[in-house]
Amino acid sequence: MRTPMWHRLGGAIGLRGRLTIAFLATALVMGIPAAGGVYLLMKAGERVSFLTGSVTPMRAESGTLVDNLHALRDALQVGLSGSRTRGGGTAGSVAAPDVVEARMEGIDRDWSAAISRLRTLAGLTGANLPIDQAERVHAEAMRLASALIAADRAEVAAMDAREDRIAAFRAARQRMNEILRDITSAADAQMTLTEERAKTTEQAKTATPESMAALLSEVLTGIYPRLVGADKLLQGLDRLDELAAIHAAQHDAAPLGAIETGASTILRNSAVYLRRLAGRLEEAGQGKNARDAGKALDDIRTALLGPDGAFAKQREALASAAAVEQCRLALIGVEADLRSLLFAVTRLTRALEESVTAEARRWSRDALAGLLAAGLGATSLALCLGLVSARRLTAPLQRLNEAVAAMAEGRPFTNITGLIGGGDIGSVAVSVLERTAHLATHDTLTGLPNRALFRDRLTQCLAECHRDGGAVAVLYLDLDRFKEVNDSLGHAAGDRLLVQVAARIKATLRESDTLARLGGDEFAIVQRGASQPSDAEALCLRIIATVKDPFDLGGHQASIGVSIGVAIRAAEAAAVDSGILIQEADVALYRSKEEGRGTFRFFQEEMNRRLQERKALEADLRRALSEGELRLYYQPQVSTNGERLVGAEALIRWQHPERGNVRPDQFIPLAEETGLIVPIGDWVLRTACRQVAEWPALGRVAVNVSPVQFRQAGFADKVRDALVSSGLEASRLELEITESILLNDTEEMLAILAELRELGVSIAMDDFGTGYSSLGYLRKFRFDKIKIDRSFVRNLGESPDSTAIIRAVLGMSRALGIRSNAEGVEDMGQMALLSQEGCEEAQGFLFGHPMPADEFSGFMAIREVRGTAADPQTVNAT
Ligand SMILES: Nc1nc2c(ncn2[C@@H]2O[C@H](COP(=O)(O)O[C@H]3[C@@H](O)[C@H](n4cnc5c(=O)[nH]c(N)nc54)O[C@@H]3COP(=O)(O)O)[C@@H](O)[C@H]2O)c(=O)[nH]1
Repeated sequence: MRTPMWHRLGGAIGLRGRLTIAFLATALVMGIPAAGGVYLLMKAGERVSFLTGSVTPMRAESGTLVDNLHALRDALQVGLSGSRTRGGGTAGSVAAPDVVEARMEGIDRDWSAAISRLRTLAGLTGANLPIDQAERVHAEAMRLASALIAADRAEVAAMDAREDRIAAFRAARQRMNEILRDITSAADAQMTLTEERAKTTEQAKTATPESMAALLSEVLTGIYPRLVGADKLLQGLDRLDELAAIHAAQHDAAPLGAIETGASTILRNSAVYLRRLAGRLEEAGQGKNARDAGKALDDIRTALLGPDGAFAKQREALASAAAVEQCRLALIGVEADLRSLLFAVTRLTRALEESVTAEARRWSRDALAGLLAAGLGATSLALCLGLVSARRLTAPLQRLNEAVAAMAEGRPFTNITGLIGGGDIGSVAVSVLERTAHLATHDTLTGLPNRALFRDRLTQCLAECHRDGGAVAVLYLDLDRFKEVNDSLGHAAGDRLLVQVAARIKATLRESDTLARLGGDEFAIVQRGASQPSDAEALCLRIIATVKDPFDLGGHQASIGVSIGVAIRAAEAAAVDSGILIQEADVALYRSKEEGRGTFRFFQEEMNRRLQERKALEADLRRALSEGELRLYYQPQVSTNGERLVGAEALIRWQHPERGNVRPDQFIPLAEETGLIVPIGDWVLRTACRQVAEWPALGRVAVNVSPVQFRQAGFADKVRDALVSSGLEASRLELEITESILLNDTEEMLAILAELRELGVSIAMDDFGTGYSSLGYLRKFRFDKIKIDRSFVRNLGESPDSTAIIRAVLGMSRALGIRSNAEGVEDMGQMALLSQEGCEEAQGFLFGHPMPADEFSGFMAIREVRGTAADPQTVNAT
C-alpha cells in the first residue's frame, strides 16, 4: 500500500516535531487576533484613563469656580457690617478688615489657579472651554466684591459720623436747656420780687400809679419778654428733637431733605428769638446766658446741618447702602453668568465624555471580537488537531485494549504490530503491549514464564500430544530450606538465590522444555517428549544434583535442596485439563516433601486419596473445636536441683470419635495452614489459665503460641482477657514461642513481646538451637527462659557435639541471666549431665508424660508426698 505523502513527511519530522508545528500553528492562529485584541484593549484603556485624567478633573475644576463664588459670598457675609441704615442693627459679628482682605486674596488666588488648570485641561483635551469668559467673570466678581466691601465701609463710617453729630446735638441741646432754665428761673424770681414789692406797696398804701406803672413796665418789658423768648426757644428745640428722631429712622433720601429744611428754619427762627432775648438779658445783667445760649445754638446748627452735619452723614450712609445693594445685585448677575459658564463647561465635558466613552466602547468591542476570534480560531484548530490526534491515538489504543482483553482472557496472539497498526502511537502501543504481555506472562525476578504462560504452554503441549501422540511430564519443584536462607540472609539474598536456581535448572533442560516460576520458591517444568517415566526421573535427578551444590550469595554460601512432584500424561490420556496435571504434580510434591525432601515422587492415585484425607481432617478439626473434642494435657517441668515441680507445659490433644487420639504434629500444621490455629490457640490459652488458676500449688503454666496466632491483631489483649477472666496471676503464665515468630517483621513482633512483658507474663524461646537465628534473637529480646530442643538432649553423653552445644548454650544463658530448660529428658544419665552442666529446669518422660488435668492433679499430690521424680511407669503415656 502506498503511504500518503503527508504521512511520510510526518514520519520524517517525528511526533515531537509535529506537536511543535501544531503548537506553533495554534499560537499563530490565536496570537494575531489576540495581539490585535490586546492592542485595542490598551487603546480603550487609554481613553478610559483620558476620561479619568482629563475630563473628570475638568468638570471638577468648573465646579471649583462656583465654589469660589460661594466662598466669596461667604467672605462678604462675614466682612459686611450689616448696615444700620438697611437692617436697623448689626448682622452677626463683623470680621476685621485685614481678615476679610486676606480671605478675598485667597479666594482670588484659588480662582485664578482653577482657571489656569482649566486652561491646561482644555489644551490637553482640545475642548473649546470659555476660559476668557471665566476670567472676565472672575475679574468682575472680585471688582464687585471690593466695591461692595468699600461701600459697606463707607456706610459704616457715615453712620458713625452721624451718631457723633447726634451726640453733639444732644449735648448742645442739653446746655441750651440749662441756659433757658437759668433764664426762666431768673425771670421767675425777678417776677416774684416785683410782685412782692407791689404787694408791700399796696399793703402800705404807699403805692402810686407811677410806682405801679413802673412796676408793670418792669414786668412787661423787662421780665416777661425774657420768659416768652426762652419759651419760644424751648419749643423750637423740642421740635428739633422730633426732627432729629425722625431723620434717624429715615431710609429714604427725599423726605430727609424736607426734614433738614424744617430743622434749618427752626434754627433760623431760634436765632432771631435768641437775638431779641439777648438784648433783654443784657439789660437784666444776664449777658453771659445770652452768649452761652448763642454758642449752644451754633453747636446745634453745626451738629445737624452743613456738609458735616447729622443730616449730611445720614444721606451719605444711605448712598453707601444703595451702592452696597447695587454691588449685591451685580454679584447675583455674576453668579448667573458663572452658572451659565458652568453649564457650558458641563455640556462640553459631557459631550467629550460621551465621545471618549463611545470610542473606548468601540475599541473594547473590537478587542473582544479579536479575542473571540483568537479563541474560536484556537478552539477550532485544537478541535481539528484533537480529532486527528484522537483518531490516530484511539484507534491503536482501541486495538491495544482489545489485545490486552484477549491477553487477560488467556487468548494467545501473534503479530502485535499487524494487530495494533503503525505510526507513532501505534509503535508506542505495540511497545506497551509487548511489555504488558511480557509482564503478564513472565516472572519479573527470574524472567521465567509465570503460572499463566506455563498453563498456556502446557495446554498447547497436551493438545499436541493428544493429536500427534507422545507424552508430556509436569515437574512441580519446591526448594527445601529456602525460607531459612531468606529469613536469615535477607530477601535480597533470597532473590539472588532464586535467580541462580532458575539458571541452574534451565541449564538442565532441552530447548523444547518450559521452565516457569509459579511463585515463592516453587518452579514447574513442562517436559516435552517424556515418553518414559525414566526420562522424567533422569531430569529430576539432574535437577536435584545441580540444586544441591552450594550457592554463592555475595560472600555467603547457601546449601539448599529441592523436592519434586511429577505427573505424566500420554496420547489419549493427554485429553485432560492442564490444571489437573499441575494439581497431580503438586500432590506428588507434597508426598515428596513428607517423605524426606531432596527427592522426587511420581503422582499416584493413592496420593489423591491422601489429599482427600487431609481435606477431611480439616473438616473434622473445624468440628472438633465446636464439639469439644479437644483436650489439654499437662506435662510437668522440674528443677534439676532436687527435682522440685516448678510448673507444667500445656499440650493439646484431640480425641477424635473415630480416629482416636490425633497427635498435635498431625493437626497443628494443618490448623496453621488453614488459620484454625487462631480459635484453637485462644481455646488453649483460656483453658490453661482457668485450669492452673485452680492449682495454686503449681508454679506456672507454659502455653505454646503458634506464629500465626501471635501475629493476629490484638493477641496481647486476648492474653490479658484470659488472665482477667480466669483470675490467674500474670507471673504464673509463660508463653512459649519459637524463633520463627521473629523471622519476619521483627520490630513489630518485638513490640508485641514487649507488650506481653508489660502484662507481667514470662516469655520462653522454644526449640532453642533448631533454627539459624536463635542466638541473634536472644540479643534483641531478653527472654525469660530458653528451652533446649530435645534433639540435643537425645544424644547427650553419646554425641560430643550435643554435649558441647548444650554446654555452650547453658554457659550463654547463665551469662545473659536467662533461665534454661532442657526438653525430652528421658533418663537419669541425661538428667545428671544437665544438672552437672548447670541446666536449671528439665522436662521429659523421666518426670512425667503429658497427662489430663485430673491426672495431673493426682500427680501433684503424689509429688507433694514423695518430693521426687515421678516414676515414668506411674503416669499414662500420651
Ligand atoms: N501451637 C501449639 N502447639 C502445640 C500445642 N500443643 C502441642 N503443640 C506442639 O505440637 C508439637 C507436638 O507436641 P506433642 O506431641 O504434645 O509433643 C510434646 C511432648 O509430648 C513431647 N515430649 C515431652 N517430653 C518428651 C520426651 O521425653 N521424649 C519425647 N520423645 N517427647 C517428649 O515434646 C512435645 C513438646 O514439645 P515443645 O512444645 O517443644 O516443648 C510440639 O511442637 C508442640 O509444641 C498447643 O496447644 N499449641
